[in-house]
Amino acid sequence: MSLSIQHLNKTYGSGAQRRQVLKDIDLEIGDGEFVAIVGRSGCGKSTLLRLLAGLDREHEGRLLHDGVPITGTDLRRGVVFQDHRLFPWLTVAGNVMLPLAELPLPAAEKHARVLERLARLGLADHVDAYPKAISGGMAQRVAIARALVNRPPVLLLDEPFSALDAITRGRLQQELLGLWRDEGLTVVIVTHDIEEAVLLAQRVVVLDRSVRRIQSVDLAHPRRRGDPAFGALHDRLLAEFHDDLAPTA
Ligand SMILES: Nc1ncnc2c1ncn2[C@@H]1O[C@H](COP(=O)(O)OP(=O)(O)OP(=O)(O)O)[C@@H](O)[C@H]1O
Repeated sequence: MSLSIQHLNKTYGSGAQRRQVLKDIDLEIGDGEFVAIVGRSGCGKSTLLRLLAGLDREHEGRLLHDGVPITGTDLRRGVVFQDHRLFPWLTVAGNVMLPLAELPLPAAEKHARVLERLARLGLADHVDAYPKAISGGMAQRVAIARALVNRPPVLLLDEPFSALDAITRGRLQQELLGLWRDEGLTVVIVTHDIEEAVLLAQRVVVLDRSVRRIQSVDLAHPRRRGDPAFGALHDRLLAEFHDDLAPTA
């Protein structure tokens, strides 16, 4: 297994403010798998992703990457957020170079890796641009290039495309699929968009504090929204959300 989540519980706050956000989560994610996590706002999606990334270390239960406990961030897990989080004072290349800063590699090798990643993401002509001079879609490409510059086996994404227009989002979704396929990545994407989840993932996990449903998506790529099988899966998952609106005991 690439990522293993065992009996995971997560609470925020203490005393009267104590609030359980994740409850008894068990999930195994295989090498090279593409998993989407969906759920209504506030159901704990981002919390789960931050724990997998090692950005938050306070939890009960076990979180393993290749059998080793996750105790902090790691260059073997690239992370992309909804906002690109680029440093405005660094160029595109400078931003993508950052994760390599501490690595004992010759400068020429680092530079070559950065250029290769930027070329892969269609940014070869924007290497020396500053973030304010590029579009939101390009900035998100840079964020993906940065997350993948060290060739991590795992890519974690939290609503990476939700701030983009529909056309740009569609392009980046296809590029993500291409990267997953070509590089054998294990991908975990958090999204509130069921259509995006069905379009991309092999398994869709519906989260509602605990795992409510795990839906396999056995449709070949390229998937088409107009395909009846696509629509049926989409509607089945959507029904879980409607149930979420009902008061829980
Ligand atoms: N640092 C924090 N301290 C206290 N509560 C928090 C913290 N971070 C998140 N929460 C709360 O935990 C719950 C889950 O938050 P989380 O961001 O994981 O949900 P989400 O499913 O990603 O939501 P959204 O889709 O709106 O981003 C929410 O009620 C949120 O207010």
